[in-house]
Amino acid sequence: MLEPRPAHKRILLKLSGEALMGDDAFGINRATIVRMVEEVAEVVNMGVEVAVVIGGGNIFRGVAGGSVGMDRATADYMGMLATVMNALALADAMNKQGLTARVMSAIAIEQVVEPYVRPKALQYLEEGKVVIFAAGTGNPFFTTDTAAALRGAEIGAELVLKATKVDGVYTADPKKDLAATRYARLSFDEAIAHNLGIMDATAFALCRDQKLPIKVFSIFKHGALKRVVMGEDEGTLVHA
Ligand SMILES: Nc1ncnc2c1ncn2[C@@H]1O[C@H](COP(=O)(O)OP(=O)(O)OP(=O)(O)O)[C@@H](O)[C@H]1O
Ligand SMILES: O=c1ccn([C@@H]2O[C@H](COP(=O)(O)O)[C@@H](O)[C@H]2O)c(=O)[nH]1
Repeated sequence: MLEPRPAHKRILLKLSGEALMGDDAFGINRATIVRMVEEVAEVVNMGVEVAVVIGGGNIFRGVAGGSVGMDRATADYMGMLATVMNALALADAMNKQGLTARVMSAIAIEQVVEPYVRPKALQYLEEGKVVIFAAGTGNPFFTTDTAAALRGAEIGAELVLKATKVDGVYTADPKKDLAATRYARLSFDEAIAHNLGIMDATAFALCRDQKLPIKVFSIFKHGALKRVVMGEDEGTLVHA
């Protein structure tokens, strides 16, 4: 009997920075990052080309710095540097798991990681390496969700996968509103019109314009990433 094949050849996986904390209050929980990497390895080993954007919420968010009186742009650069730390930890865990990972940064820190160069990223993906895009878009006032939409469009990903702490998009934040219900699917226009806080409107708008669908699912649910990649019913689809 023929093995079922993945529904997607190339994907952009947005991994939650905050989820990296696991049960800790801050930083990177080793067991959590190892578990995440095991899930990623499963789909890479199926032949899927995987690019990753990692968030920084487990370390620093610019909006938090801004709220206590810091210059917002400076705080955002700190947030971008936080994503570089996460990217390094993720690449290390991936390499230990037998994958070959390359970190590419949107801001120049060449002694630490190589700069983002699109043709090079495409080459790595074709070679079966995992490319981790660090430092978001490289610009303050954006988020790593927007970086995921941007890089996803640039590399010709078929789908952006937002792997986060909740299992899909809800009518309201399910952590604040227990009566919120989960969408199986919704359009970008609906997500923007209802101001759904799961992703920022810039990311939704970019994906809508590029006709790049997004799947939102839980990073904590074992096997969920593989099910999304296989085209099975999992999480919420946001579409054009
Ligand atoms: N309508 C909604 N549906 C689902 N989750 C929502 C909604 N509105 C707000 N949220 C919240 O959005 C959170 C996920 O987005 P957020 O950008 O905070 O995290 P992340 O992308 O997982 O983390 P990081 O920024 O660290 O990478 C969820 O944990 C949830 O509480
Ligand atoms: O393009 C970008 C991406 C991120 N930032 C800053 O980094 C932090 C962490 O990213 P999250 O998406 O919140 O995980 C973010 O709060 C911004 O401060 C940025 O400035 N530009």
